[in-house]
Amino acid sequence: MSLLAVRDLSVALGKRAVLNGIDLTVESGECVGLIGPNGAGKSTFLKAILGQAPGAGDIRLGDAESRTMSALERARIAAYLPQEREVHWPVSVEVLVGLGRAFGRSAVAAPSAKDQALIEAAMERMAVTGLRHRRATELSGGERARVLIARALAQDTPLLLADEPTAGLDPSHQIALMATFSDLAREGRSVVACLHEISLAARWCDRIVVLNEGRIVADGPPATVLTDELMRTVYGVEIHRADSAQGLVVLPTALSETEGNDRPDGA
Ligand SMILES: Nc1ncnc2c1ncn2[C@@H]1O[C@H](COP(=O)(O)OP(=O)(O)OP(=O)(O)O)[C@@H](O)[C@H]1O
Repeated sequence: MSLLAVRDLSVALGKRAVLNGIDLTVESGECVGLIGPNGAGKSTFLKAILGQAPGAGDIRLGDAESRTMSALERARIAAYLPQEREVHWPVSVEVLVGLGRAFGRSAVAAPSAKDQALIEAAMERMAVTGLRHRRATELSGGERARVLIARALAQDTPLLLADEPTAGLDPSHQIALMATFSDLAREGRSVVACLHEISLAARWCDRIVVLNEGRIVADGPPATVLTDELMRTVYGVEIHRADSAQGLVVLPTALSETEGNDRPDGA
């Protein structure tokens, strides 16, 4: 059974049609890179899956329609890393990561032994164990990002929806995170991650889904999807593409002569 099955999803925000006729099925064991230019609709798509954006169409999470599920039912299937990385409460890192286990239990109850083991494993995976007693409001941007990813991992769900999880991470933590996603997929879980780092998506994802102007314009293995032509038409960039011992290398190198979306030079 697929973990996520989206059929003919359309979302309008205000008068703006943001997503149009999206069909996407994600099976267990897939690490999916959701890519596309700024404003393509990636974040809106993740929010719609979680019932946080209004829309028409079917969204099945596990074996139920997402919009009829309670927040607790959804939280058992999908963990979510939002794009915003703000932390407002000066709680310790350990307590913040522990909130990933707080669904369905009293806020004042101590974590069970199983919860504590999952919290420790998530902190270990994100290399934030040494920060456990620090206040979450007093971390660097990259440290805070890793703590919030650890909170999502502690939720221990079959599906992880992560919005720009690599933003703000240094190269070693970016690679470690993508390797973790790849491991999660090998364990039979699924990850859908919005990514702007095309090189990371090419190297670590089994599948790339490209959103452009609210529509899926490509879906498949990185080597098939990340072509010169796609990168030119969707992003308006030229790429260096090569096969290496570590896998596919795709590096944006220059703006194209032809038009892409919303070119930074306004052309
Ligand atoms: N609350 C809102 N009301 C109206 N339009 C919105 C709202 N939120 C987002 N949008 C618009 O919806 C479109 C898609 O936004 P979204 O945040 O999903 O894009 P994205 O692909 O995640 O972009 P980015 O890569 O910049 O994060 C954009 O044009 C954005 O301006």
